Amino acid sequence: MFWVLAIFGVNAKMEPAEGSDKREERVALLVILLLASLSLSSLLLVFSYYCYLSNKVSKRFKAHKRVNYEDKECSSSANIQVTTDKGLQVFTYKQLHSATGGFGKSNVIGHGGFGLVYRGVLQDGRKVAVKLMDRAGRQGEEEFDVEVELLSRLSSPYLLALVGYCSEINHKILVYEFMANGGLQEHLYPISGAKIVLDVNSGIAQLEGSASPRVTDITTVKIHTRP
Ligand SMILES: Nc1ncnc2c1ncn2[C@@H]1O[C@H](COP(=O)(O)OP(=O)(O)OP(=O)(O)O)[C@@H](O)[C@H]1O
Repeated sequence: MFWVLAIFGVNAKMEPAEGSDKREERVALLVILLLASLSLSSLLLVFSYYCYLSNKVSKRFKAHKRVNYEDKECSSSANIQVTTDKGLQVFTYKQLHSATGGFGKSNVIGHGGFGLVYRGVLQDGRKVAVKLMDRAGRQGEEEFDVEVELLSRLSSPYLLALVGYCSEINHKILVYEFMANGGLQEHLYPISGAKIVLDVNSGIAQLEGSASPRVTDITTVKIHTRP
């Protein structure tokens, strides 16, 4: 606005005799300056809008890139194999979900004290039995930890190997090597009447004399036969 005042200021000091030509000149100058400032402001407006848009687009692009990256990370983590110092494989829930066909009913092979047992096939083609813990709370978690700890320490040809586990906040899962002929329970079924209770040592000692059956569960090595 300074230049407008300046023009009018100069104009006010002018003698009327200087004629209307000069006055017209100044009006024309004023109009030109007005138009110039208008176009400058519109240019500025367009430029700031352009900056705003490009900023928005680049933010969206960055967010999109991050989502893509996270997706890739997730899908690649589905193939990652983590192994503990005890040689157990640490699975994600996602990996076991896909190994058991989404824990589908058709893959249920048994139901024990721990929960449902599913047949599964790992990515490398190994057949496994997947025990999904259905006991919530601290007690269930402690049992889970004990089972993992014990089975990772014990190794015997008569013990079914614990392949690994999944220990996510809401998912406690044990993964055993698959026993094609079912559990020990099924092997002992023909023995009538008796209810055999074995502790870890005597159980393994007794089994060493027998042929193929193996203990699947070590927390309470109980072998029951049906009455
Ligand atoms: N590794 C395995 N391979 C094949 N089938 C299995 C395997 N583990 C368990 N099963 C099947 O799942 C059933 C239940 O097994 P699980 O070990 O959970 O039961 P359990 O030992 O009777 O129960 P608990 O957990 O109370 O000791 C078994 O009877 C068996 O048919």
